[in-house]
Order: sequence, then C-alpha cells, then structure tokens
Amino acid sequence: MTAATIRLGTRGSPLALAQARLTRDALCAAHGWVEGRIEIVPIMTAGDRIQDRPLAEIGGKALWTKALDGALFAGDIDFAVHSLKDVETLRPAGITIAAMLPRADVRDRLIGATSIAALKPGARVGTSSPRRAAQLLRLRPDLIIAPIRGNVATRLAKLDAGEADATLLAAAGLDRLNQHDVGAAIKVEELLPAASQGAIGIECRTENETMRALLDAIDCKATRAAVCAERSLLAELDADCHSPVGAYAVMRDGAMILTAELLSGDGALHVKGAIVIDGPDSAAQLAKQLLEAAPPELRVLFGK
Ligand SMILES: NCc1[nH]cc(CCC(=O)O)c1CC(=O)O
Repeated sequence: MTAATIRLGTRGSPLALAQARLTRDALCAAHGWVEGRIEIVPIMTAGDRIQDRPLAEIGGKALWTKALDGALFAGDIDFAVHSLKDVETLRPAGITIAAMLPRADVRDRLIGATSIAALKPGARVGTSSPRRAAQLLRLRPDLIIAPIRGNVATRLAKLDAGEADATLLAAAGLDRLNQHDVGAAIKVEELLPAASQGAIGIECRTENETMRALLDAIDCKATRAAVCAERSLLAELDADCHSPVGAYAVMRDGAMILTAELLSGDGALHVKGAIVIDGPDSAAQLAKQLLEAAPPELRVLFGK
C-alpha cells in the first residue's frame, strides 16, 4: 500500500470514538505505522440523531450500521469499527468482518446498588434492553423497568437526576471510557451477556483484499470463535434487539462452551442451556434444543 491515509469510519459517540482510537492504535502497532496514517471519520447515524424514542421502534440495530455500510460502499471510508453487539447477524454480501479486537469484560455492571439482591423493593431500573429487563424481572419481579436511552454519560446523568434508581451498562463500554470504578460487575451466571458483548468488530468491503490482509494482522481468533458461536445462535433464532436472549461462549478446560437463554419480556418464562462447540452447527443445535425445551408460550414469542 502507498503511504496515503486510510480512513476509519465510526459512529460519533464518545464510546465509538474510544473504540476507533483502540482500533487505530492496534493497526498502527501491528504495521509499524505512525498514528497519522489513519484518519478517524465520525459518521452520524439515525440511531445517534433520534434520541427520544425506543431503539426497537425506530428500526433496531440496522440503524447503527446502515450509515457506515453506505460510506464503505461509496468509498468515503476504507474500513469501519462497530460494537459487534449492535451489528445485525446478517450483513450485506459485500461487507466482511475482517477483524475482531480482543474481547473486553463481557459482564454487565449495575449502577445504583451493589448487587441485584440489594436493590430496594420496587426500585426503578432504567434500561431499554429487553434482555436486561427480562433477566432482572425474572430475578426480581418487584422491580419497575423504565426505558432509558442515550450514551453512557447521558444515562449516568439521568440516574443522577433521579429518572431511575439504578441502571445496567456493559462493563466493556464503561472501561473503555475509563469509568473503571462505576458500578458493580454482575457475574455471568446471574446476568448472561448479550451475544457479542464486549467485542469490537472491524469491517471492510469484501472485495478490498488489501484492507482485509491489513486487518487480518489484528484479528483475535479466540474472540472470533466465541463471538461467531454466539452470533450463529442468534441467527438461528432470527433474534435481534427485540429479543430477550443471552448468549455467551467461553473456553473452559480446552473446550468452547456456549451458554444461552431465552426469556419472555416479563421474565416469567425462561429456558437456559449450554453446548460444547465442536463444529459449525453446534450453536444452531443449541438454539433448537432451547426452543424444544421451552414452554409453548415462550416458543411462540420466538415465532416457532
Ligand atoms: N447497545 C449499546 C451498546 N453497544 C455496545 C455497548 C458497550 C460495549 C460492548 O458491549 O462492547 C453498549 C452500551 C451498553 O450496553 O451498556
């Protein structure tokens, strides 16, 4: 490649920009480039613009990706960085996830109480995540769920202003914003994370082989294996951000274990299971097993 600058597209939120800088630094370190070799290009998405309506209502996860996909296809940017949690499982044919950065802390952190058990009776918890809402209500049916949106700083400010007694945020996002002391980490056995939580995905056009080779140098294969298993399960369920689904794959004693759970929105219905990943079909197999084991009232919620 010539010494021209390479343009990295990102959303404009503080977390997205922090993740773009991590990506730039990893790529520069891998190839011995100076920082200026990569230009970070913030791109406003519909999800950033529309802050006053629930995400599910204004079009779900595709909001975050569409604007960046368009910029990739138009050649306005050479590659793009996303929180993989926000990236739909089915991507346009011309776009490839060419690298994943090493996964950060996958847990959710509770802000406003030291544990879920310590939340006061009837506490109002601000979250717009159907997964977090259902998981919380399953453990604590007395809690009141209040929708809350906005970036990490906005949500923390809303909590301070008394809009809610507590909230849950991904540890990965808080840590990347240097908010290491904010909130109490909830173990994954109590709140199973969302598929891809804590993982950063870097995309480029599939036909851009030069870019793909450059990005392959920073691809974390362990993260990719786990995240691919989680995303295959979501894809098999046709699940998206409307779906209260937890999915987390991790290496244990040399084997990759995928654990997943499906819930009804109110947390009353629930099924959970795990499988050893030993081939490309294992995750889909777990999805099928969960649907079979689920009570019929839960199964219909997943369209089966
Ligand atoms: N849906 C918003 C979103 N997408 C990714 C993260 C955090 C970073 C990550 O999980 O990688 C967050 C915020 C949150 O859930 O608290």
